[in-house]
Amino acid sequence: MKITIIGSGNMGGAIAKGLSQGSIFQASDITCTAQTDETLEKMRNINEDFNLTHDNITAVRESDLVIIAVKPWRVQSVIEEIRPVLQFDKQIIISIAAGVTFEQLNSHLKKSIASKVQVNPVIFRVMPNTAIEVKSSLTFISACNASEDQINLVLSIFNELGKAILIEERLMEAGTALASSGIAFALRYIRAAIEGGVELGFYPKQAQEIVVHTVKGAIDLLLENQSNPEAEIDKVTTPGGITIKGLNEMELSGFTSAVIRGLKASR
Ligand SMILES: NC(=O)C1=CN([C@@H]2O[C@H](COP(=O)(O)OP(=O)(O)OC[C@H]3O[C@@H](n4cnc5c(N)ncnc54)[C@H](OP(=O)(O)O)[C@@H]3O)[C@@H](O)[C@H]2O)C=CC1
Ligand SMILES: O=C(O)[C@@H]1CCC=N1
Repeated sequence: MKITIIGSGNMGGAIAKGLSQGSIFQASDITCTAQTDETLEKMRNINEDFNLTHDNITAVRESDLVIIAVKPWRVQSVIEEIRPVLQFDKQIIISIAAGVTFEQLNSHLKKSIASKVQVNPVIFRVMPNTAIEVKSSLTFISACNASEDQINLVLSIFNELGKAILIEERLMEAGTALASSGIAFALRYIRAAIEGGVELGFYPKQAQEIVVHTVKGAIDLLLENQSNPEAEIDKVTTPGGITIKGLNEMELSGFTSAVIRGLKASR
């Protein structure tokens, strides 16, 4: 099975790297495209067996799966470029572009190709986060015109890069805010805690080590105990103790409300 990734930037490059280390594709099954030589050189340094080209059309021609991983405003022009060689009856088209809907993808794909309009393209919207670079992405997947086997294939591809969850398209924007932008939100908490740690007397490097391991401990508790955050918080908050004082002060400054407002603004 061959796969082409159009756009080998942060996300496309990380997907190619992760897949080359997995069980479904060899590096030689993966073709990566980009605009610049620098980006293709970066990919060559990751794995010299990748097929690397600036030519999207040739790259798409021989592929079973095509991942479109360019910025959202470039999706239409890329589709217009590759449309003449796409084979809707054989190929799976995957877009990772945030906010680009199935309706828009279908309209770009089907535009002015009368003979192909008979066959509906199999399209997936896939929404990873940057932790895909370390194979720890929470990735949402929505399917359009796909069979169960095709859905299982795409799920298994992205399960090699973390955890993939199938959702209805109507939840894609919410999922993007919660999990893709969510990486930035989690990191902003970590940064804030590090700054607080420095104010409390730790050197920045030490504060970062402490905060990162503390957050990892919180996550391990939730994952291993399969528990609810509030149940784990209850174990920390001694009545009349220091933790509840800290939590209440954070809430007075609008912590929970700030997170919810941020998530809603990100949709
Ligand atoms: N960053 C994130 O956290 C997330 C991003 N996404 C989505 O992923 C997509 C890519 O984002 P990201 O990886 O961050 O962006 P980048 O800018 O890092 O990567 C885009 C890549 O596209 C390449 N490119 C641009 N035009 C073309 C073209 N015509 N043909 C071939 N390649 C081209 C660029 O090449 P060159 O480097 O040579 O200029 C670049 O490598 C976006 O649509 C975004 O919405 C989804 C979830 C999370
Ligand atoms: O900020 C953005 O628009 C992209 C999509 C989700 C993460 N980054």
